[in-house]
Amino acid sequence: TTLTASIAGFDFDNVLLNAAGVYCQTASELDQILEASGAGSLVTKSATPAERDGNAGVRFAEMPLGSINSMGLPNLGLDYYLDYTITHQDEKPLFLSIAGLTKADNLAMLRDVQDSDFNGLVELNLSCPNVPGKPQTAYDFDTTREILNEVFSFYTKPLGVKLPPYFDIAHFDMIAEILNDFPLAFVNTINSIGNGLVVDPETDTVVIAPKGGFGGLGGEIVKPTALANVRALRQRLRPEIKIIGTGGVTNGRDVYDHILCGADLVSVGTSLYFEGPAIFERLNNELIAIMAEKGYNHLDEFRGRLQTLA
Ligand SMILES: C=Cc1c(C(=O)O)[nH]c(=O)[nH]c1=O
Repeated sequence: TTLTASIAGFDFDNVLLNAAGVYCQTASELDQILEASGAGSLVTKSATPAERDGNAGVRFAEMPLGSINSMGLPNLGLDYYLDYTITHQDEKPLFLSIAGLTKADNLAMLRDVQDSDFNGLVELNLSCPNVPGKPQTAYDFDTTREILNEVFSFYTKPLGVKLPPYFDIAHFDMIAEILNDFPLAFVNTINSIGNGLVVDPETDTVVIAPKGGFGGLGGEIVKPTALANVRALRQRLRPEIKIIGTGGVTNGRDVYDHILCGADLVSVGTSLYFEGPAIFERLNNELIAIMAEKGYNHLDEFRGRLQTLA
C-alpha cells in the first residue's frame, strides 16, 4: 500500500501532518513532528513579523467532541520559523505558515520568504478567528482577491492558503471563483469554526478567557463541516490546486473520508494535541487497514470518489 501524495512537485511519503497551531510553536515541538513515524510533513505555527505573546488567560479548553481556542496568534516570529524550516527542509517538504495582522505585514513577510533560502511551501493563513478586532480575511472576498493579486505580483515559490469554513453554497462558488484566478499550489480547508461558545456546567461560566469566551472550534464536532468544505472546493477548484483536508480527524476512517472527498494531504489538530505525535502512526495503520479491506493499493484509487445517491 502506498500513501504517497504530491503538491507543486514536492513528493510526500505519506499524507499526514499537523494542523498549523498544534505541536508547532517551538523547535522542540517541530522536531517531534519531523521525527514522528507516520508524519509526511509539518507546518509551523502561523507567524507574524515579530514575536507575539497572544491572548491573556486560559485560551484553550477541551470540550465534549473537541476543543475551543482563542490563542490570539502567539508565535516566536517569522525569522524563528524561517530558520527552522531552512535548516530542515532537505529532510522532508515543509510548510511555513504566515498570518500577518495586516496586508502590509503579510506582504512584507512574503518578501522576506521570497528572498530567503526557504524552498518549501508557504501556507498563507487567511482565517485566524481569534485576534480581537480583526475579521477573518477570507470571509471578505474583495480583500482576499486584493491580497492574492499583490502576493502573486512578486511571490514565485509554491504557496497555498488556509481557509475558514464556509456554510453557504454561494460562498463556495465565490471563494472558488477567486482562488481559480491564481497559481495556488493548494488550499488547506478548514481552519477552526470561528467564535463558538462553551459553558462550564460546574460554574455557569465560559471555559476560555479571551473575547468573553468566544473561540474557534476543532475536533470531532467539526468533521461534517470540514468534509463539506473539502468536497465543495474539490468540485470547484482547478485540479492543479491541491487540497489539504483539516478538521475532525480522530481515526483512519476520518483520514479516508477526507481523501474520499478530495483531499491530497490530511492534517490533524485537536486529536494531535491530546494524543501527541504517536497519533500519526496509528492513523496511517488504520488507513492502510481500511484500504486493504476495500482492496485499494493506492490513494488515487479512491481520492475524490465520494458517491452521491441516485
Ligand atoms: C493563526 C491564528 C489561529 C488561532 C490562534 O492563534 O488563536 N487559532 C485558530 O484556531 N486558528 C488560527 O488560524
